[in-house]
Amino acid sequence: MIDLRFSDGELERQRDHITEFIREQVDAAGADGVVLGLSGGIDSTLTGYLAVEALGSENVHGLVLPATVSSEGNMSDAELVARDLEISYDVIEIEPIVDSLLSVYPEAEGDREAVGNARARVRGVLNYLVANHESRLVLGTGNRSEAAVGYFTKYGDGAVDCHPIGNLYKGQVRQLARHVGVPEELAAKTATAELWADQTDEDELGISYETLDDILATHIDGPLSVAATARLLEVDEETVERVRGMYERSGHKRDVPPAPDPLE
Ligand SMILES: NC(=O)c1ccc[n+]([C@@H]2O[C@H](COP(=O)([O-])OP(=O)(O)OC[C@H]3O[C@@H](n4cnc5c(N)ncnc54)[C@H](O)[C@@H]3O)[C@@H](O)[C@H]2O)c1
Ligand SMILES: Nc1ncnc2c1ncn2[C@@H]1O[C@H](COP(=O)(O)O)[C@@H](O)[C@H]1O
Ligand SMILES: O=P(O)(O)OP(=O)(O)O
Repeated sequence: MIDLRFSDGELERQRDHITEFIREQVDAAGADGVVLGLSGGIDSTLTGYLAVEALGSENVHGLVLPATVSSEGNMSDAELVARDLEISYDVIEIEPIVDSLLSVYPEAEGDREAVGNARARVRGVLNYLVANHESRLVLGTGNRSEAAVGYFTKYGDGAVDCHPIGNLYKGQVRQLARHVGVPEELAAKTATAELWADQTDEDELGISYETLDDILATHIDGPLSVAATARLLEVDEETVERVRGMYERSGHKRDVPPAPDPLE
């Protein structure tokens, strides 16, 4: 394993860099603040903390959007974060909206992935409903590890105006969260997309974030070959190849959708 942790000085620089980024994005758009979805997880919690540092609590609007598969613990943590940050927030149940989609397209009923992704997309629609109405930007909460392997719903939680913590690997998200004062229970929480019951990121991805971060830093974002990465990290070459495969197959999620070149 390699040590991707920041020094204290680097943590402060990251904090300043990200809060400055949020202010610049809002100023450049002439927006009146930001909206973000709060799930009780560490990514949205850290993003909320940094947004309040950047803009002040009056300029941050949280949305807590429970589905039937959301755990009560996560939803109460999400509300706790909003209250601790003293931001305005709404709690909106999304399942009736998902049900109305299935009532017009019942063929997808029981399709765990399609319905799970529809939940993420319904949340995206609600984020933009509020953002349009209040002249705000939608803050994304995705990190560098999720983006690299496409572990997000295209046009769901991926439908945002900017990604303030998109430069941080998952382990670094936890480290910065602790540094800015996020309570330890949240900083140490198991990551879950909660698109269906009992889902966890590491189970679904089939790899720990520790190993994923190391492979991304060494091989995908770094210069080492598959074999050298496997030797350095003491993992199988197949594991490195699998991460490379997830990275390559998910390129379409990170790119602007293509169109044919104009004909001369
Ligand atoms: N951060 C999180 O914790 C989080 C949040 C939401 C979703 N997720 C996870 O993300 C995953 C989302 O599922 P998904 O990736 O199957 O669904 P998706 O809808 O995000 O992406 C699949 C869709 O992308 C398009 N597509 C596929 N291949 C393409 C290609 N080569 N070129 C262009 N378009 C292409 C198709 O429309 C396809 O239906 C799930 O594993 C889910 O659990 C994680
Ligand atoms: N229940 C939720 N309420 C509000 N926002 C949510 C909820 N679940 C997810 N989100 C948003 O989507 C991203 C990604 O979610 P994962 O839990 O990582 O799938 C999350 O950070 C929230 O902004
Ligand atoms: O995106 P979040 O806030 O739900 O965090 P996690 O993915 O760690 O659950």
